[in-house]
Amino acid sequence: MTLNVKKAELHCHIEGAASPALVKAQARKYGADVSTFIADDHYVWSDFTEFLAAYDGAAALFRSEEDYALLARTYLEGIAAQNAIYAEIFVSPDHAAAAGLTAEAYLNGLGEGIEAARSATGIECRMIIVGVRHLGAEKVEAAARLAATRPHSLITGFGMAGEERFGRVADFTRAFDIARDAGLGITIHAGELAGPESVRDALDHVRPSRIGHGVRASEDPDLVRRLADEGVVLEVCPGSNLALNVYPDITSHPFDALRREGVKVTLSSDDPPHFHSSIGHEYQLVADAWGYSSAEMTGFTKTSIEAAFVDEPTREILLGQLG
Ligand SMILES: Nc1ncnc2[nH]cnc12
Ligand SMILES: [Zn+2]
Repeated sequence: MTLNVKKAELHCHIEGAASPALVKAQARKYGADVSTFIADDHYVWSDFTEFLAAYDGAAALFRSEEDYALLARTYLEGIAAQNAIYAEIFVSPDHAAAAGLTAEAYLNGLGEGIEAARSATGIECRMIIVGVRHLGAEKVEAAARLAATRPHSLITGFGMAGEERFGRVADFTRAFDIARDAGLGITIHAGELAGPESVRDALDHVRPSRIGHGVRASEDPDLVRRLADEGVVLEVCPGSNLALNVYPDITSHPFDALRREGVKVTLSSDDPPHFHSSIGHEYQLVADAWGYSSAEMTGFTKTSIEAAFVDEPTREILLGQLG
């Protein structure tokens, strides 16, 4: 049982954390129809493109500061009950804008939810602004410029999500330069659906300290060695990878092989209700597959906290909670 293991996740898209029940409640509030992407109490999609459409459909139903406060609070209190002590959420001002919400209202709402969850449970959370790759380099650069102004005190990182097979990483270098120059932590989705060349491009053009997923780097031994040598941390989301059919089952998943090669691996849920994942589920999944001890499981949490985009005093407090 891994319930007692203290946990942390570095990779969860806040719009992707909205449960079908919550989205249905939002749909009732705004008189909207969700039948194209929710049936009964589950999301309906059959490939990555349809998943992104379901994600966008859910996001469109969060339209006010209070909607986002409720979403952040619900997600964080849920994972605190699984013994999570820290989380980073990907926040997407482009999704807020598409729902008619200013970046200020969006981030303030999320910030209120984060503070409420912290008061109720003690969980710490920081926000990573993401640009959406398939919206193009100009939009991603605009997201980076916004992030660089530090529009909220809990914004500590910048990243890029969306369709990895769109464009070339080199097209987005300037966005990441802007964010890095502003002192933000850098992460990028790569090696989720696209192969090792996508991870290599990300390392060469973006110089991230962390990579979202990165699991397909496992197909290239030289690249695995490079990740280990450079200490790049992978935000591994095994349940997401299984749901999207990147691997047929957990025993085929490279999490343990990467760990044995010396790559720093961490565990996250990605978009929990879409992938039937959660931080608690991910810890249990890998523990069942590879028989890790509690100390090894706590080691994954330690790696997450060491790689977190958080101030040093808070990092020390979090590390102290691991005992
Ligand atoms: N798993 C994922 N990959 C890329 N972009 C995303 N946006 C939300 N979830 C995502
Ligand atoms: Zn992701």
